[in-house]
Amino acid sequence: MEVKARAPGKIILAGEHAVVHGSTAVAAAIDLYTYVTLRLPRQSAENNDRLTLQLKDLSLEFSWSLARLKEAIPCDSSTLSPSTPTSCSGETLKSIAVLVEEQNIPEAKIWLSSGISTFLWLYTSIIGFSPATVIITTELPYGSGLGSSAAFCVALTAALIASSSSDKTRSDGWSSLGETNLELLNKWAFEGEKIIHGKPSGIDNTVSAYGNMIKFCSGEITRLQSNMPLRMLITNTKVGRNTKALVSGVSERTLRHPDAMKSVFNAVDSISKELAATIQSKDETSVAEKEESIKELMEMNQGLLQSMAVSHGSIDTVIRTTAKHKLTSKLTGAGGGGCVLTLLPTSVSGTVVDKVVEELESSGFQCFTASIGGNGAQICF
Ligand SMILES: Nc1ncnc2c1ncn2[C@@H]1O[C@H](COP(=O)(O)OP(=O)(O)O)[C@@H](O)[C@H]1O
Ligand SMILES: C[C@@](O)(CCOP(=O)(O)O)CC(=O)O
Ligand SMILES: [Mg+2]
Repeated sequence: MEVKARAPGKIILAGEHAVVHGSTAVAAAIDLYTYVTLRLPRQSAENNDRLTLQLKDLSLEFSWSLARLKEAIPCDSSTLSPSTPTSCSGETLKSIAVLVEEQNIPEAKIWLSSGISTFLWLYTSIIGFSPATVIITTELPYGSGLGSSAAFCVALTAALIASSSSDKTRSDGWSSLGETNLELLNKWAFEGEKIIHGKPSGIDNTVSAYGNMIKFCSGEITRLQSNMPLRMLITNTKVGRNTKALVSGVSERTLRHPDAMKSVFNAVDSISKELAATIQSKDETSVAEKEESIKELMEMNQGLLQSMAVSHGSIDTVIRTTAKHKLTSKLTGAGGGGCVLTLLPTSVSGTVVDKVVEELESSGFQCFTASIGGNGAQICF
């Protein structure tokens, strides 16, 4: 039996980091996906006593015997409950870390460890100790603010849930999951994100699972209907960073300066709410005026992200380069490098965009555009 699943990455238009502390944020799915193929062998097949994970883009393969997994991961089959997502305890995470270490991940790819731990946790929690080969490919850059961690958790969980569903009607193309399964999938993916992010807000897994554009605050989701064209240039600074470390840096600053940071988070909350209202507004305001307003909100949000100490010299370079052409940019995701968004107003000419891209790419950055607000998680049998 084979099932495929895919889940999109995202951009955060406003509110990253502050959303971890209860502020509102606005995010949208983008048309870059992580794909998971789950192959369950027949009982009689060879190799039906192993769990294998192939990361195709990186040409890496990890494999565990089921006996080794059962021995290391504390699990009582009577407590296996795929329909009630639970957190991975510190003790279980330690046992899983040993299983990951045994795979001797190349030093240059050691950042994958948390992803592989998450894989083992989600797999064994949702379908137990069954043999399988899981093949993963992605169109998203790893660790650059476009939510590769959430897309990975969502796509993997979608494939695992679909494989245990009773309805496996063969379909020609991608199909969405039903509401109940989406909710379950989102909860499991959040548990996975906890292993990678430490303290996630849940916005990344939610937008990856449901797609579209959403306003998100403390787990509450509002689907946004955009009433204006919204085009963003995405620039990957290629400066590597780790979301978990950046999120914990902001928490530490909050502990040191609780009152000041509360004001910062409140300001971000207002910015995200105003941004959501502007995007949705059906009043007489012209597109140019709305774009001007979004520009200012992005500028203010970037300033507040600076005050959380999550910007970076490479991000400043992108901001300065685009500002020369009267374009506004802000970091997206955890910052510290990673990706930057530049608003492309409808009035901006193709020649200006080409010039900006050329200048950014000559600084060693990589630019691309993506379609915003599309599909969430989908499966295919
Ligand atoms: N396709 C994948 N396969 C395995 N692990 C992945 C994959 N995508 C993401 N990850 C995990 O997520 C981490 C990156 O997540 P994070 O630091 O949150 O950045 P982002 O979510 O912005 O890409 C990687 O270091 C890896 O552990
Ligand atoms: C910084 C944060 O707001 C977004 C992180 O996104 P990413 O992992 O950098 O794509 C963290 C979170 O909301 O969990
Ligand atoms: Mg992430």
